[in-house]
Amino acid sequence: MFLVGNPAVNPSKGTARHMWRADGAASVLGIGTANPANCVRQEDYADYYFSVTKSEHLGNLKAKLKRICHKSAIQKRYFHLTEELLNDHPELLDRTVPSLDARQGILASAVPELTAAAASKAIAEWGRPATEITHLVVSTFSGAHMPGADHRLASLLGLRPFVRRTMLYMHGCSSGSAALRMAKDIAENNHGARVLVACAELTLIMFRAPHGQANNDDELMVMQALFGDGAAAAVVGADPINSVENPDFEMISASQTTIPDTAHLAAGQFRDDGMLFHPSKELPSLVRDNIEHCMAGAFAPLGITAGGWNDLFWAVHPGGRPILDSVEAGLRLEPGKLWASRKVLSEYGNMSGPSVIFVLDELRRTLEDKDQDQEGRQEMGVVLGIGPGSPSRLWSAHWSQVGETTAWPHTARASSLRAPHRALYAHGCSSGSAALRVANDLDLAVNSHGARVLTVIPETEHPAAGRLREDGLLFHSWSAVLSDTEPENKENSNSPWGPPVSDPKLTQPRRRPSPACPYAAWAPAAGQPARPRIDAPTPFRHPLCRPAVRTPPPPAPPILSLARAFHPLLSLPPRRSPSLPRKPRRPAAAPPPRPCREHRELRSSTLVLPAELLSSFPSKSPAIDFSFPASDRRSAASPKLAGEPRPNSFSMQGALGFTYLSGLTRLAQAQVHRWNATADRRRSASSSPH
Ligand SMILES: CC(C)(COP(=O)(O)OP(=O)(O)OC[C@H]1O[C@@H](n2cnc3c(N)ncnc32)[C@H](O)[C@@H]1OP(=O)(O)O)[C@@H](O)C(=O)NCCC(=O)NCCSC(=O)/C=C/c1ccc(O)cc1
Repeated sequence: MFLVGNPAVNPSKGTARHMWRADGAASVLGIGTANPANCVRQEDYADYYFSVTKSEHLGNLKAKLKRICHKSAIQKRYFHLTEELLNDHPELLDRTVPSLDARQGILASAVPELTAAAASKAIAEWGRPATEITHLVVSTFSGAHMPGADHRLASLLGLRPFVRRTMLYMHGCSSGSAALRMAKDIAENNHGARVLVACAELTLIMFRAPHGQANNDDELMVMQALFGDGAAAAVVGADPINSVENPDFEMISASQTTIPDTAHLAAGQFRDDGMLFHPSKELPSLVRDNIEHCMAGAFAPLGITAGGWNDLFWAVHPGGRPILDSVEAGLRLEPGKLWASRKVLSEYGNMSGPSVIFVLDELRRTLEDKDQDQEGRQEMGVVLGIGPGSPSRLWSAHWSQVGETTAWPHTARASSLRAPHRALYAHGCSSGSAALRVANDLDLAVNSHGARVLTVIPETEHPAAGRLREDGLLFHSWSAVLSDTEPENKENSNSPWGPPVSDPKLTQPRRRPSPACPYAAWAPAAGQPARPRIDAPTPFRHPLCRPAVRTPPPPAPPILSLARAFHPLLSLPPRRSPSLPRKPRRPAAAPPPRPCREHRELRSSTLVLPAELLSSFPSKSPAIDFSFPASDRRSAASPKLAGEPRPNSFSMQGALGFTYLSGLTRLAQAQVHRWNATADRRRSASSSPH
């Protein structure tokens, strides 16, 4: 659900945002980690790998894997994959048949379950109930499902249905620090927010048997020797409650730096036999040659200059021994500065995103010990993620992320942000509203002076809608709901979302008549299953789709046009015709569509909420953004400043975006129904003659 306002008539935004922001910087309030049970010692790994892949005959390759394992500085690693699982899924080893489906099937439950194990530890340490988590940021490249691992995790942990979920996919080894960076922005921008960050990676997505030809298997041997399975979670929030919450690290500043023309150096891609990662031999030298420059740029606004690196503590992503050596050399760090990263690499291997949270977990124990000794305490430190560029095509192919830095002092506060990017996948039809919500939650325009947020939702960049399979995207039983057309029309379409809106088929009469109220189709009839099935093709119409026959276009504010251009399903006024003269301000409002009374809340709506309901909300509901109408602006903005009680009612205005593929939507919908019913009752009671 996302509310938009017209800045021409709702200029109170700045005051309201100021009220809703946290006072202090975000802190890490709890950390938890988890690994699968199957542990393999690195010295045994080559024997184990060639035995389970039935490749014992490849003696030279096995000798190479032994050499690489020996040089990896890894002692042991944990794996979800076991011999039994491989026996049950022989396709995982057979390179002649696709295996993505099998991998996806296992990961659909394994990833959220391992993540839940880590997250429940983080929540227990945080000390407050899971229901008080307001935001969830989950990051993984181990599988791509819709709903994603975040949805299942929320259910496993018993989070509230209104928790704001965001999935980060394909951030590779920098995903842990990227998720923390996002959590910091959310926590600082939303008063009282408590963000659960959860990352998990299982090497099952990239495990495969050797080809048998040494040249083809070089990269495979490095992957097999390097990566391990793990999950890590952290609770992040600002303004900790003294008696309950115990912050470990305060997050001062977050930034991201990309090195141009390096997209090929740490690239990964989904294939029909799982994820393939290309670890370039140039990566260590790239890190060594660029790390100081990246750090200097990120830390200059904080007054930390090159040469002071040894005064900081370091949590560097343990990407591999040469990577850590390169960071050490590039920054001229004293030996031992990266001990925590080296320890995590040794104990677990490279777990990609979760690794950096494991490193923080190690570091904080030592910092606590040193605090007790009152010796050698370093006030400020750096979390450094090193990872691949964003998936090509979503962002310019010429840019690759190499550094992701976060500073973690215990005291000072500052803010800097440099061109960070986030890739959200598998949010399905709600991706437009999700991306806009993220931009709103992060409110970079407020958090970072001069920042401008680019929200990009290109349809063709969705690798996962329903589930990413060997044969492409699979919409599950939701297809009928998602499409504005009959299912068979979709088959002729090049786009996973069905034919474009301009398709002449859409202007022709539908084969079956729509119900009188187009929104009625969405509400399940009595005795019907809640989710319509594709094999029972009721003529569903996406409630937020614009009608096929368009009304004459009224002018729309630029922000709406922009949002609408990015998300064709967003219910916004139709596009301005280029032939119409542009009016400078206060465009005439488009007449809203008239859904029947029962379903009116499914469209843009203004709901007046009674004071009793409002008093049961947190100061900012995780489900709803309130925008104040101009008439209420003063009364809404002033009470907090004056210490007076909240106003009696808010108006919610704007388009409602629904997370169709989440069962939670129905709960949200039911809640809106209840609010409406209560409001109706109250209105009719107050208007009835005494
Ligand atoms: C343990 C290694 C593999 C070897 O140690 P070394 O000190 O370099 O030793 P050598 O130079 O003697 O190399 C040993 C052998 O390994 C081979 N090798 C050495 N790097 C290579 C090489 N990148 N290729 C292919 N053969 C090689 C090398 O050719 C040599 O082969 P041989 O002469 O036959 O023994 C070491 O190089 C190492 O840890 N490398 C991995 C570093 C690395 O790229 N880490 C990833 C960091 S970034 C990250 O984590 C991103 C994750 C990600 C995840 C998912 C995604 O989708 C996207 C991204």
